[in-house]
Formats: sequence, structure tokens, C-alpha cells
Amino acid sequence: MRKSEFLEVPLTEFGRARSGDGVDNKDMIKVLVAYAGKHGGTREIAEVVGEELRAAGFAVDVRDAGEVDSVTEYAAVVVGSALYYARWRPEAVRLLERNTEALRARPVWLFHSGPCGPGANLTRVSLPARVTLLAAAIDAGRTETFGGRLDPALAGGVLEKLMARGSRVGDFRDWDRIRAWARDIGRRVHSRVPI
Ligand SMILES: Cc1cc2nc3c(=O)[nH]c(=O)nc-3n(C[C@H](O)[C@H](O)[C@H](O)COP(=O)(O)O)c2cc1C
Repeated sequence: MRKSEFLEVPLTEFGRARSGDGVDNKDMIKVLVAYAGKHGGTREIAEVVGEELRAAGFAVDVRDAGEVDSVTEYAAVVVGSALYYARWRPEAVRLLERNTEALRARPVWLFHSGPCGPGANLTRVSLPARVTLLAAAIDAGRTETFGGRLDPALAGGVLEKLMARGSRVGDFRDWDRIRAWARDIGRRVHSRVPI
């Protein structure tokens, strides 16, 4: 199925949540938010995206991209990676590579987090070449760039310590923008406007 055909298929055709935690969520549409990073900054973005999607009425799994084998149980998928040396983390790239066909059949949103320092939130970073090809194969929409976080206390190794200095140090994640983006995804899935 092409993504354009998503509009024609009832959401009920996709996986629905099984009940768990004593909550009867069997009628909720499942959404996956997968993330890849090194120091937790991208995971926290994914968690906030997940929070907003839950508030919008979806059953959301927020999972480490490296632990996702299949996406077929989800009606929509969000994949985010930290940027390191202008690249995506390998776990996120592998998720896209291994699930290209299934992702092509679902609405998919991509984001990456990285820019730090003054102007971090005005910066739009292009997808790395490999991910550009995968995004085209998946027919994903435009990738969102979110500011990142550089904390010298978390820096391991010489290069990370060199990066985590000066005006780049700090938390440049714009939570309002991240939440607004997630709410927009929720609206689009509900209203069947994929991307
Ligand atoms: C060694 C190193 C290289 C980085 N390279 C980039 C980069 O190429 N582009 C970018 O926007 N951010 C870059 N960053 C910033 C990280 O993407 C940012 O700190 C991000 O929030 C890290 O996410 P994480 O905590 O999930 O690992 C780099 C950071 C480090 C420490």
C-alpha cells in the first residue's frame, strides 16, 4: 500500500492497542515513537512527543530504535535521531532500512535533534544523504530539526569534550515547539492527512 492510500483505509485496519495496566485501551490507535541518541536528549524529546500523542488519544509506544524489529502493529510512526558529525545514529538508520516497505504504507514523521548554541532553533539541518534516500523511499514528509543539548558532564571522549564547550553548552530543546509539532501529528493522524 502506498501512503496516499492510507486515506482510503480505516484506521481500524491497523493494529490497536491491547489492554494493559488495567486500562482498557483496546480501541486506541497505536503510534510508535522511536528514537536514537547517545546521551538521553533525543529520548526525552521522543518521550514528550509520546506524551502529546497520548493526550491526543493514541496508544503510544516510545522505544529505542535499536529495539524495534517491526512497525506493522502501528498506524503511524515517528522516528527521531540525534545528529553526530552530521549523521544519524545507526540504530535509527537501520530501523528505516529494515522496515522501508512497512513504513511506506504508513504516515511517518522524522525529526533530528542537534543544533546547539545561539540560533540553534533557527537552524534547519538537511538529512544526511543515506537518510534522504530512505526518507524518499518511505515517502516521509519534511524532517523537523530540533535544537539539542550539550552537557559537558555527559561528554565522553576527547571530541565530545571539545564539542561541549563555550556557547554551544546548554539545553536548546524548545519544548513548546516540540509539543506543537507532536500535536500537529496527532491532528493529522486523526483527520487522515498523512504528512
Ligand atoms: C561529538 C559530537 C558531535 C556532534 N555533531 C553534531 C552535528 O553534526 N550536527 C548537529 O546539529 N549537532 C551535533 N552534535 C550535537 C548533538 O546532536 C546534541 O548534543 C544532541 O542533543 C545529542 O543528543 P543525545 O543526547 O540524544 O545523544 C554533536 C555533539 C557531539 C558531542
